[in-house]
Amino acid sequence: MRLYRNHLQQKQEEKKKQKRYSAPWVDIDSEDDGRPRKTSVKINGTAINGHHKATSPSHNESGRATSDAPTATSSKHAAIQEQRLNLPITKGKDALIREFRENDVTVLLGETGSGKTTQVPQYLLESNLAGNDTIAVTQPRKVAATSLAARVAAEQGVKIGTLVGYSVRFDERCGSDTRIKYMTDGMIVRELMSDPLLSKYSVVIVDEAHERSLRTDLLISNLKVIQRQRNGNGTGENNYSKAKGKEKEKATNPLKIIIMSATLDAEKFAKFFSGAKVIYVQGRQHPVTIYHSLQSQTDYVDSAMRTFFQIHTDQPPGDVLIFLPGQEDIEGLEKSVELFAKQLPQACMEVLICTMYASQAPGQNAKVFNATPPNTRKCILATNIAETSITIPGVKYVIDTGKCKEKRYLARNTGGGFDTLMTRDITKSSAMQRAGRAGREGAGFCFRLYTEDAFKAMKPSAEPEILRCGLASSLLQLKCIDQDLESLDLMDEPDRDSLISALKTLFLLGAINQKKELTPLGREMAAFPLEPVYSRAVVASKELGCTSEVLIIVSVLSASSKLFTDSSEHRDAISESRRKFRHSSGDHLTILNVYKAYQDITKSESKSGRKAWCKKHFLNERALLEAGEIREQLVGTCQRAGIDPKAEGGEGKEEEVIKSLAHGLVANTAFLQPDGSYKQVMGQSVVKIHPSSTLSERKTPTIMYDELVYTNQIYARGVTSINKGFLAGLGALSQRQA
Ligand SMILES: Nc1ncnc2c1ncn2[C@@H]1O[C@H](COP(=O)(O)OP(=O)(O)OP(=O)(O)O)[C@@H](O)[C@H]1O
Repeated sequence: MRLYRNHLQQKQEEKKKQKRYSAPWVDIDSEDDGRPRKTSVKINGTAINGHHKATSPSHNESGRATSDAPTATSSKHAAIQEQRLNLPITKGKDALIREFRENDVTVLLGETGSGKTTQVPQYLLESNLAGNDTIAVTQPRKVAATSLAARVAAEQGVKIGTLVGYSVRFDERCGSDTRIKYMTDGMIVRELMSDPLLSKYSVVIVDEAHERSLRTDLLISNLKVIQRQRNGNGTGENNYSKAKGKEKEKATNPLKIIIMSATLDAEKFAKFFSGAKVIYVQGRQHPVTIYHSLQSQTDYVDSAMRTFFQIHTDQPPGDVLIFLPGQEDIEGLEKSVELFAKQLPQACMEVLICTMYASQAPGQNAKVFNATPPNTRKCILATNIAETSITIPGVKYVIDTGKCKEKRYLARNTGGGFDTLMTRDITKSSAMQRAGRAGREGAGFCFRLYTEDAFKAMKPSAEPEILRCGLASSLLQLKCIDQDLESLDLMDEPDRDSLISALKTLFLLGAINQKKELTPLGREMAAFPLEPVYSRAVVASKELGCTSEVLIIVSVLSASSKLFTDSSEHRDAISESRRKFRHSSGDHLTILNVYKAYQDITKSESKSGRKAWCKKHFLNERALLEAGEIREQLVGTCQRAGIDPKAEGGEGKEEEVIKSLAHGLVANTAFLQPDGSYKQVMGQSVVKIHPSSTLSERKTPTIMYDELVYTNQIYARGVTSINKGFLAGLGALSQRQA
């Protein structure tokens, strides 16, 4: 018995007998004949036909040395160049360069896959529009920044980290000769602290601006002011009037800003930049045929599985990319696909499952870019981290569940406030971006597990992050460059409650004073690429002489994957194996014990031995490896900040480590109530200790925690027992009364 309906076959039959049957999928794109569409570049409503004869990028127009290019052009390199020449944007290259030359700010809209992200920086370089400076291309996500840098380096025929590089949190591959730098928006905002005029960049390209991440909004706001300052057409006072002397002299080179996306509200951006030029790149290299389901699908995971196997058994080779809201759904679907794939007839191709989500180690996410083995179909299960910018070679089919997880900050009545992560329907913009991941190397197909009416009813785009996320970390960074969220010229003003909550957190940490001014402690904290609560802990560990231990703990907590693996099937075994690492005070020192045990193992065991040890103890080795790398970086920051990273409390000094952490987590504390629940010291919420905590079965009078998570109720995660007297000394109790 078939487990799934043959949608594609039914659709073809329906085409033949149009009025007699209703197709399960509705085709909204009539160009499903596999022929490429015509291309033209439309500038302010006028279509400009491409007369450009593209040249090989290794021979640049500026005559700059291209010693990085390979001496003998390999066939792979030639194929890449051929591919470049066929991109829709190529025909408009000359027109685009002209527009970039003439305009300080350009808003560039072009269909997904038209070539914006990979080609525009190269055009700027080749036409010498960047002078001797660097071109920054910002991305909202790490995986996009690293994979795009790799692609463009390959197109230029150079090694990554030379002419083309990237910079993401805890990882950088750039050199003094880097001219095209793909970076996360967070990294460039951080650079404002050391270089308020971003003087080493002559062009900043803000890509995927439609996502309106908090950092993108902060960057855009800053770019507007910086440009006025650098291009000399500004009037009146601005935040950069304080950039004096050498800094100002250094930054005499003018700045060009390019805002790019396939799906943004161009008018809003153009208006923000006082009438910036808007350019449309029309055309898509390959068509994507879109199908909507006829009925709404309540169980989207099951529907995704059925659609996958339908494609797998009926359709020509080509990898499948499935968009799901989060890690849990990904793991659930992974198991189902694995199970059913085993039952397929032998004649079927193999199924290779790859997963992609933010909390998975970068190396693991990068595996999706590996070539698909022969006679195999890759089934890629991803969250929206694969939604924009990236090209996953081999993907021909996209399955879109129409769901995503959205972070939302609850500031009201919650003391320090907390982030919630809820599953919700995606927006039209996301749906279009998701479909755009197919059809990048050839004709593609997108199966939407929602009806056409549901698509039409979707909101055009997501609410900007500045209106729904915690602001403490960004606010601290802004304070370091004499800026404030309240006085910045922003595209959208942040929510008042979130702003107050962020100010309260920073005040409590000692990062700002009562006049909301940055304190020396705040400046010290901002040097660390960490959440303020953890940078405060590191700074506190200096006095308490236990920086080594604190660095380990905050590194593990800052890693993108979880240290402890969880599985309801093996709950007893997990609990048993973790017993030996458990520290009576709670989760933070338990983490330290695990890390130290792993360090001991690495001295005696081979790679496979270490892997087996982690498996036996239900630990995620990727998290430990990543934490090791983060720790290395933090050691460097400590040395620059005059903090001895090796200072070790050692045995009997565990209390000092807890105290250091409590300096940071002071707002994340709660008292035991008679009914066994906990009441926040700084807010009104009643919370429970998360079942994964080592303290879940013990009632301790006062706790501090890393975060609150909201599922069916509010849980405190990453919990440690803390002395109430010490808490009072930190001022948390007086704050409660204030
Ligand atoms: N890593 C890669 N491997 C193979 N082809 C690639 C790769 N990266 C890009 N390409 C090719 O270059 C084309 C253009 O990619 P690019 O990212 O520049 O488009 P874009 O217009 O920025 O798309 P989007 O709006 O989706 O980010 C892709 O459609 C694909 O054909």
